[in-house]
Amino acid sequence: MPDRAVTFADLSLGYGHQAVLTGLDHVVRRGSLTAVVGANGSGKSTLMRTIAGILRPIAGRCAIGPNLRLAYLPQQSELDRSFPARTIDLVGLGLWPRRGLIGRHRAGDRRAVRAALAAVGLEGFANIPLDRLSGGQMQRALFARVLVQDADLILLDEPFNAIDSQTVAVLLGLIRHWHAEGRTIMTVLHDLDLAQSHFPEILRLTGIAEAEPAAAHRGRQVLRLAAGGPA
Ligand SMILES: Nc1ncnc2c1ncn2[C@@H]1O[C@H](COP(=O)(O)OP(=O)(O)OP(=O)(O)O)[C@@H](O)[C@H]1O
Repeated sequence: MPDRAVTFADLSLGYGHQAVLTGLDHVVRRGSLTAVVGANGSGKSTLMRTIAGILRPIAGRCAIGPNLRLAYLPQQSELDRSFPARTIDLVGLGLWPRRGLIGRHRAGDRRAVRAALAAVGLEGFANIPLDRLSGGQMQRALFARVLVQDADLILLDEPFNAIDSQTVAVLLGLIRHWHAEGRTIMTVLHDLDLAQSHFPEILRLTGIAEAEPAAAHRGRQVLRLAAGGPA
């Protein structure tokens, strides 16, 4: 179906045989902007890893629309910042799906990387080593990498965790820009106010521990789509 970015069909996901969520049926429309919310441990990151193809479903199907380029930004805590690289190298990695890891960058590529650094307010940071960036600067650099990836489907896991309000405003602006360009964006958030004021669609995950009795009785968890949008 051309209007489908992601389809969950009786999807169960988790680790090994240990299910975190079961029986999910849902369609994420192309061009939609969705916040994924839920309590700690409800399975938000696990859902992102499954959509990104890092985790295989335990059962059922998680299908990405045909020919969709995907960009996945995990939580910062999952990243190794001691890697000896400069900011510009990290952002340039966004080109690898098109150029390969050792492929030559063209003049246009270098311009795209510089433009992405400028778009996130990191103009003077190209040659700064990653381990010298603050948390907010690192998140800006990671968004610049997503910008360079030019993906159709963008998955962001808690992108505003421990980030200053000025950086949140810059990154939210980028998300709005991507949405206006027709890209599909799914963002894990724990800040419900932020989700309700900036995200037109909200997926609320109810983990196994807090499943509604009727749903639990049927052995299914609840994936609620709540109406959101600017208050
Ligand atoms: N690598 C792993 N192996 C086994 N179990 C895991 C693994 N990662 C997470 N879990 C478990 O899966 C469940 C869901 O975790 P997940 O990180 O997806 O939740 P979350 O909603 O993103 O939580 P938070 O809001 O705290 O980030 C939790 O019970 C967690 O302990």
